[in-house]
Amino acid sequence: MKVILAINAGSSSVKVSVYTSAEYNATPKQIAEAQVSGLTAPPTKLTYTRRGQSVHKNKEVGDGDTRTQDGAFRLLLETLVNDAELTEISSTDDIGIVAHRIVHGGDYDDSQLITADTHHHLEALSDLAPLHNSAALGIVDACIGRLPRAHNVACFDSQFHHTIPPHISTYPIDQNIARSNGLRKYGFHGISYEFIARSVARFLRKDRSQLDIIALHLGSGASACAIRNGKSLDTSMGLTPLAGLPGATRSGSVDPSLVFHYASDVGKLSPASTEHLHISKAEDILNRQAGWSALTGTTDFGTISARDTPERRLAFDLFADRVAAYVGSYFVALSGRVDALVFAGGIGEKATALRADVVGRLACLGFAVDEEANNSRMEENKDDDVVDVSAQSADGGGGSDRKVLVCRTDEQFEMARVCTAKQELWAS
Ligand SMILES: Nc1ncnc2c1ncn2[C@@H]1O[C@H](COP(=O)(O)OP(=O)(O)O)[C@@H](O)[C@H]1O
Ligand SMILES: CC(=O)OP(=O)(O)O
Ligand SMILES: [Mg+2]
Repeated sequence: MKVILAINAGSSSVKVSVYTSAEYNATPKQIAEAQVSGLTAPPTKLTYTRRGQSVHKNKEVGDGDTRTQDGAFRLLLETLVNDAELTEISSTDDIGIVAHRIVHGGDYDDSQLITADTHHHLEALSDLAPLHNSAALGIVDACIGRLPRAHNVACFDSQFHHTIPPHISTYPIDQNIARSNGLRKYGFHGISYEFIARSVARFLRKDRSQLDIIALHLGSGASACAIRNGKSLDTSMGLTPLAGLPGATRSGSVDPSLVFHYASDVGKLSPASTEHLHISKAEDILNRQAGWSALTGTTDFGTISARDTPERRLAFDLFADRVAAYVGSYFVALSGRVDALVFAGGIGEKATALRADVVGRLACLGFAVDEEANNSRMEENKDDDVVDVSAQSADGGGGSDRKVLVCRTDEQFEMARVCTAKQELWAS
C-alpha cells in the first residue's frame, strides 16, 4: 500500500489530498483532504477533512506565512503528519509518491518523474506562468527536502491541450521568433479538463473518443475549452494563463496596446520579481492588479454574485458576457455538435446565478437550465461527480436536448490517478 499526496497549488489556494493505492492501476482511495484558501484575500483559512469527517472548516490561520503557497503547504503537511488519527501518515517517511500540479509544462506531453533535469526545464518556464510555476516549484523543493523517500511527479495543466491544431495554437507573428522563443498557445486547466472529459463521458454513457463538449473551468483563473472526440480542440488561455477570460486578479484578454497607455515604464522589472521569477510591471498590472479585485475590491465571486452594488453588477455582467461569447465561438468550432455545456471550478460549481445568466444568453443555441435543478441539485447530490441541471432534466425529455451539466472537478484525484498508472512507480 502506498500513500500518495496530490498537491494543487492554485493562484488563490493550495489544496492537498491524500490517497492510498494498493497497486499499479488501482483506483486511488481518498483518505483525507486539506486546503488553505484565501491567499489573494486574507485572512487565509484552513479546511481539513479526514475520512469524510470535518476536522477544521474555514479556520482562520492568519495572514503571515500562510499567505504564500509555500507557507500554506508547510501548514498542510504539519496538519497531516500531526493528526494521530490519520494512521497512514505517522511520519513524513510514510509518503511514497507526491503528485504536483505544474501549470506550465512547455512542450512536455506527459507527466514526468521530477529529476534534476526536469526541475531545470521547469524553472526555465516559471516566467510563463507567473502566478503559479515558481510557487509550485517551491513546494517541489520543500518535498525534496522534507520527504526524501518520496517520488515526485509533475502533472501538467498544459498537457491536455497538445492536440490543439497549429492553425489554432499559432500566433500570427514572425514564425522564426515564435519557434525559437516557444511563443504559441499552450492552454491550462488541463488536469481539470481531463477529469471532466472522463466523468462526463461516463455520465452520458458515451465512448470518450465520441465526446463533444464545451467545458468551462471557472475558478480564480477561468478558462473555456472546446473538446472534440474527447480531445482539446481549442481553449481560451494562451502562452500564459493570462489570456481569455478575466479572473480574480487577472484581466483576461485585453487590447495588447492597453498596458502601454496604463502606466509608463511597464517594460521595467516589477518589484514583485524575485530571484527565480522575472515579472515586468506590465505583467504585474495584468496578472495581479486587475480582474474582480480591481473592479470590485473583492476576489470572492460569491460576494460579486449578489450584484448589490453597481461595481459588482458590472463585474458579474462582464464575466457572463465573456463566458457566453466563448461558448458561442466554440459552438461554431464544434459545428454545433455539442453533447453538453459543462460548468466546473469554484465559481462554475457554486455560482448558480452565473450559470443561469450565462445559459440565458445561450438560449438561441438551444441551451436552458431548470431553475430548481440549477439552484439545488448540486448541493443535494454529494455522491456523483456530474449533475444535470438542464431544463430537459426536469420536463422528462421535452424541449431542447442540449444538456447543461455541472461537474465537481477534482484535479487532485486526477493527479493521483496519473500516478497509479505510472508503472515505474509500482515496480517494487
Ligand atoms: N458560493 C460561491 N459562489 C460563487 N463563487 C464562489 C463561491 N464559493 C467560492 N467561489 C469562488 O470560487 C473561487 C475559487 O475557485 P477554485 O477553483 O477553488 O480556485 P483556485 O483553484 O484557482 O484557487 C473563489 O475565488 C470564489 O470566487
Ligand atoms: C491555470 C490557472 O489559472 O489556475 P488557477 O485557476 O488554479 O489559478
Ligand atoms: Mg484551480
